[in-house]
Amino acid sequence: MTLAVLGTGKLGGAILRGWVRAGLFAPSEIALPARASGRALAAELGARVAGSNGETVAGAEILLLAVKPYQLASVLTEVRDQLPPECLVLSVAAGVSTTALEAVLPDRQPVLRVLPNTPAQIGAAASAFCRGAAATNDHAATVTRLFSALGLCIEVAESQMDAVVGVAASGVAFVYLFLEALTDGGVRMGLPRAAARQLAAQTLVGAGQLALETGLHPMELKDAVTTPGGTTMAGIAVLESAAFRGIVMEAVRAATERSAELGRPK
Ligand SMILES: NC(=O)C1=CN([C@@H]2O[C@H](COP(=O)(O)OP(=O)(O)OC[C@H]3O[C@@H](n4cnc5c(N)ncnc54)[C@H](O)[C@@H]3O)[C@@H](O)[C@H]2O)C=CC1
Ligand SMILES: O=C(O)[C@@H]1CCC=N1
Repeated sequence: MTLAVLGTGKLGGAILRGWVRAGLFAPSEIALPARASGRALAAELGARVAGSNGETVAGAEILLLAVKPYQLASVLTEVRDQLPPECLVLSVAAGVSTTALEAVLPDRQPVLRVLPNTPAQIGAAASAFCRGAAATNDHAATVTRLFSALGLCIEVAESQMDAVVGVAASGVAFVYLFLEALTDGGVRMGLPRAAARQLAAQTLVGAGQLALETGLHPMELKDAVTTPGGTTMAGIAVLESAAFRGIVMEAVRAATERSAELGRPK
């Protein structure tokens, strides 16, 4: 499959590195635009620098759009005449609906939205996608195959995509704040920084993996480490006195609402 990528920044780069690493696209099948970030990624991966955005999408079977939400309409307008009618358009922009994308594309262009997160580059993303009006089951199967190679990939209703941003796409940054805090807590209590960081990161990975693999409710997993009168409950009482869960839920709400805002016309 030939792939064109417009938007070769943090997320576009993470996805592309993940796909090349998983062997889904040979570097020779990937066309990137001749802008600084495109050239740098092409040099790193051995991909082709195509030239203008229009030249980049010409002949593509899949177009990955990873520019900022406010840039999407103008980039699509710029390339719509060179875009092959069968090309599957995948947008990862937060907030921008399939209807808004379809409005600037030729009729019946297959469009899907996907929201991955940056662990895509090591095959550990949490992604969700939804379909536009002309997307078929085959298109959905292609997206599932591409993004399952980068980690977990599920389909959701388009109305739920902003919440996916809150939980997973932005959520990954919330987890990094927690990781930093857990690490600093360890350093504060006398652990060397490198040891504290390794222990904290593996604790997050292990906790998530255990929840996924057992399917147990987080409270059951929490109860299994909570000895009556013990250490864990001493710490949980501190977190709860600062409404830890409430504040995390508010962060998810803020990110979800911001995603919806980004998609609204100015
Ligand atoms: N960073 C993340 O973790 C996530 C980002 N997203 C979405 O992914 C998209 C990209 O976000 P980031 O990678 O963080 O941004 P970024 O700023 O790192 O990348 C944007 C890229 O677009 C390129 N670009 C700008 N104007 C262009 C044009 N006219 N033609 C071609 N390329 C152009 C820039 O050179 C840059 O490389 C956004 O729409 C964001 O909502 C979605 C989920 C997670
Ligand atoms: O912060 C942002 O707007 C982008 C979208 C989701 C993650 N990063």
